[in-house]
Amino acid sequence: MASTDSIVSWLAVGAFSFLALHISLEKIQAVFRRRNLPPGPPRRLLRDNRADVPVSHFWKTFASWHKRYGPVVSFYLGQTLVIGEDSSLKPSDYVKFDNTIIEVLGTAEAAHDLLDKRGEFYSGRPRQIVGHEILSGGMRGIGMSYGPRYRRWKSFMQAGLNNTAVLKYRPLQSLECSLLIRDLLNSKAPLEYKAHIRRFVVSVIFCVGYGRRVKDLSDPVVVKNMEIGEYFIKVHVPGKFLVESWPSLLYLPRFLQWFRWEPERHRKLDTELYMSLMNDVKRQIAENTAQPSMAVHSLAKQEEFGLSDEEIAYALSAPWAGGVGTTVAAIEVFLLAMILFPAVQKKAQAEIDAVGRTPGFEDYEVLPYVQALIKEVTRWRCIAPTGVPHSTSQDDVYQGMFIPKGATVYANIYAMTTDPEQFPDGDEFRPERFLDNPQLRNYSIPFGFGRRLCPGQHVALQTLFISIVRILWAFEILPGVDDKGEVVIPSPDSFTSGLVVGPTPFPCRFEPRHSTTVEIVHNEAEGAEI
Ligand code: HEM
Repeated sequence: MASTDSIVSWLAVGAFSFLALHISLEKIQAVFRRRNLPPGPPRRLLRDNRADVPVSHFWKTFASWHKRYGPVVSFYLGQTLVIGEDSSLKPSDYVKFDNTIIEVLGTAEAAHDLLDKRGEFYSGRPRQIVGHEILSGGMRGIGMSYGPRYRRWKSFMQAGLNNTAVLKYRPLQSLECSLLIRDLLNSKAPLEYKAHIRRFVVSVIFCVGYGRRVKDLSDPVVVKNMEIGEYFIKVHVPGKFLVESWPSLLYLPRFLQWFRWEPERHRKLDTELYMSLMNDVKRQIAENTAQPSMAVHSLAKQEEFGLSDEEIAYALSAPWAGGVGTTVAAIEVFLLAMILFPAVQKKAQAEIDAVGRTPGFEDYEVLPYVQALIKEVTRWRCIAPTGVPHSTSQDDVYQGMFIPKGATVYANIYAMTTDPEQFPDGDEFRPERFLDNPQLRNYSIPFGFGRRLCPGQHVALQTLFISIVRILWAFEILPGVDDKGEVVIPSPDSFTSGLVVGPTPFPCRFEPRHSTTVEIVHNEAEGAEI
């Protein structure tokens, strides 16, 4: 009996030693591998690189690191994302420090090599406990880690937003655009155009999601969605919630998890809104009055997608979350560029005038300069300068550099779209660069990479095309005046900061180009009224 005991003890000691050796070997290996991390700003003793990363416009700092250290740089930061959504936040406001490694990819080549070609393990998202798991019940695709649930969500998005599916949204986009042009024509105040552009985009996005047009921004559904968006941004402020730094707080009894209380209240309201919007469409389908939309399509194929009612309701909110701020910002970049580069404006207008009537989607093929101009809008001042960060699900080695599992990976879209080798004189707004270079035919850098590539890019490009072509057809886009009546030439570099950025407000004037414009615009708007 004694000898059996000692055998068991020896076995236990053996197993323990083996485990300890194994763990420490892994640790030692990890330390050695980490020595091969991509280069980056030196890490201070026992501290991360937080102080090296400015709170706003940090992609410009990343770009300066690329010049110094190369196309892939790495640095240390807490687990919490630093995305500068709240520009009042100072580095000292962050509470987190746990050595998360951030990789930044500064060339399109590195991004294609890793995010596209090795997408199988570069397609996760950094963990967001409050914003994704608690507030969204894990149901917003943009925050999902890469796995079966994400793939189901993505097939759903692609089915409603692929390049053929989006063709059915064109008639509504065109009608909405007629109203936009009428509203711009009637604008009185120098900044009024901003609200008209937003209403137009919101209505298009609601048509895509639910087949429902929006007459004005005071529509309660719009107001509620805006509130949801504002709260979503609020909970993603780095360092706001201790649980992001100390996930073990999730082991507390649920009623003691104070950080859940407010987001869970919001989640209940969000779910109610999303479900009611989806149920409206169900009713319209039953009454045979539903317009083409992602909702109609998805409800018809619910089983095929394998999504519950609640999952569909949340998925249908994705176009709003991903599509409104981005598209509005891109149209405003277009206006800014037209004010600052009037020769480009004239050249595009000459091409459009050759159509001989109000231009529409059917003229796309005969407007190559306008097509190039739209690409240049998305390049000249990209509106998602760091995209949405990815994360890795396994260790990797790239050109001798070690990229560990769990690293957060930013594609520095700003650095890529201003890369002087690919885009000489990047500050010049020059659509010709896309006409002259066949290699840029499939240019899609501003929409991200790999398996997380923006699913809304086709609908965004359609919205940009119809609005840009009609604005150029109807108006001379001119700088506006300030309160004293003096002309304001806007700065090409004054932009907001955040995950999505846009020009800071600048006054803009819309002068009808032809004597007939006013009448045509009013007639077309009359036929497009809701
Ligand atoms: C000019 C307009 C737009 C730009 C520049 C843009 C850009 C981007 C970028 C850079 C990403 C991150 C991709 C990545 O992780 O690599 C993204 C993701 C996303 N976008 Fe867009 N976007 C635009 C418009 C839209 C529109 C109109 C919609 C919806 C109709 C949309 C829906 C989404 C969604 C749902 C995601 C998350 C995808 C995922 O996590 O897999 N976007 N977008």
